[in-house]
Amino acid sequence: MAKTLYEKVFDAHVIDTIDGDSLLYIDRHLIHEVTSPQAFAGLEGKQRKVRRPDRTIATMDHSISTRSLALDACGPQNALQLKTLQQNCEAHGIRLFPVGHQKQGIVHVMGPELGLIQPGMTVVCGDSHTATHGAFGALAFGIGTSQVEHVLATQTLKQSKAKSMLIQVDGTLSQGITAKDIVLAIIGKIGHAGATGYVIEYAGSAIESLSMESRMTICNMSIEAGAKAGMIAPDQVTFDYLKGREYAPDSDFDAACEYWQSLHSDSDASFDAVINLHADDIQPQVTWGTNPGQVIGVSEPIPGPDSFTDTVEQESARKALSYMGLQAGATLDAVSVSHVFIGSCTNGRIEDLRAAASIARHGKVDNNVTAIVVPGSAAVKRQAEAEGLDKIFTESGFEWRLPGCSMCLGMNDDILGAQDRCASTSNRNFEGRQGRGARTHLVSPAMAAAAALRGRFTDVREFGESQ
Ligand SMILES: CC(C)[C@H](C(=O)O)[C@@H](O)C(=O)O
Ligand code: SF4
Repeated sequence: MAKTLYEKVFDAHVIDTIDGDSLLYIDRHLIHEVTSPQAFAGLEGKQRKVRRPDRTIATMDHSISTRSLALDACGPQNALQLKTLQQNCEAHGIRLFPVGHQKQGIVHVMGPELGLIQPGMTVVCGDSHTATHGAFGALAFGIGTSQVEHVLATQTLKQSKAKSMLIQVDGTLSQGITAKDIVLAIIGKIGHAGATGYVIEYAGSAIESLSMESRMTICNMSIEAGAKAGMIAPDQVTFDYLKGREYAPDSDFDAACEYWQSLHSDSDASFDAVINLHADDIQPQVTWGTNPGQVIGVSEPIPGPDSFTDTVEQESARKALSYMGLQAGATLDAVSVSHVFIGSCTNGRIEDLRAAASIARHGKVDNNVTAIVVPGSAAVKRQAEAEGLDKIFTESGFEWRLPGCSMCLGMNDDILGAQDRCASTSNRNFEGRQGRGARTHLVSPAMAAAAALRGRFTDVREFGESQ
């Protein structure tokens, strides 16, 4: 029977059926300090061990400072969380990349760059943006803390099969348009709950043309459309990325590639839903509201509640405009920003920093803007410094920070004040996400850098071909 990529990976991991659900074997379990403490406490309460410490990898990312390597730099609460992770990893023989370690990073940046994520794997983490890893043709999704405990104890997880959605993006991206713009345009089209109950497969010539970093940006935001996971079939781009990475297959790489090549949806496989987009039509995207589906092209007018037919959407637009302090009908290029955040598991990779630096080198950060660049991992930071990107940023007036989640959600001290307005390369623009009363606009790294220089939203294409 014809199968989708999702079905192939799912079916290959079923080890039992329980009450109509499947028990899946989990190949990789990533953990961080926020969602693991109760899971370990649960294990200890039941006197259970971690079944496969060798398949479990930990990093510190959410609660850490981006200015200091000290674990207590962001207060005793954060320090306790971080030390608890350290103790749990020591007690159970789990590899941990702590603050200051050369392999530390945001869990969804560090995992792929070490080659820990490979096509056909099942990958879980107590974190909703685990969908990122689907860029490798892995089935990767976020789980809750009780499920983290279950995976730690058994290396398995009970799952029912989701519906499948094919999102086909064909054509060629215009200059200056990035993966972030594609995924925001997708969410704009289907809505922030448009893929609820589905696993998305992204396909089409525009997706195939993307680097692994860009594919990760797309899959990362699947959850922002409500999807359980997002996947992209592995191809030569994937194999080239993996070759030579620390945890990738070594002498058996060719044999692995042979299997990986079978991981694509069969041509006659059927999907429960199919969505088509044309890459050529995609403009630089900026969110205007308080969910990622409330997004427009930078030169489009901000919609008013009346432009929606659905009454729930009308009300949501009304609330969003009020929270965001915006007028329907205005264009975002008239809106000034106070802050710019470049980083996160969506856009904190080397390619993102290169794109932002290519704009930053055109001038200075506006006097009314505070702009920070937070590499997604220690490896990204090293690479950026080797390329001199840090110098470009600091000379332009950006702050160059230590790797971590940072202002994406402000679990450390990188928090915005009420009514601060931030052009952010992260993935969530909910009320209060970056600080109580703060206003978040999601954009690509180049668009964020352009906003930093001009002090307001600007079409990045104004910077011309030189970027
Ligand atoms: C802290 C963690 C549980 C959370 C998530 O699951 O996504 C965080 O990473 C986020 O982005 O909001
Ligand atoms: S960078 Fe943001 S979205 Fe990603 S894991 Fe950290 S807090 Fe979550």
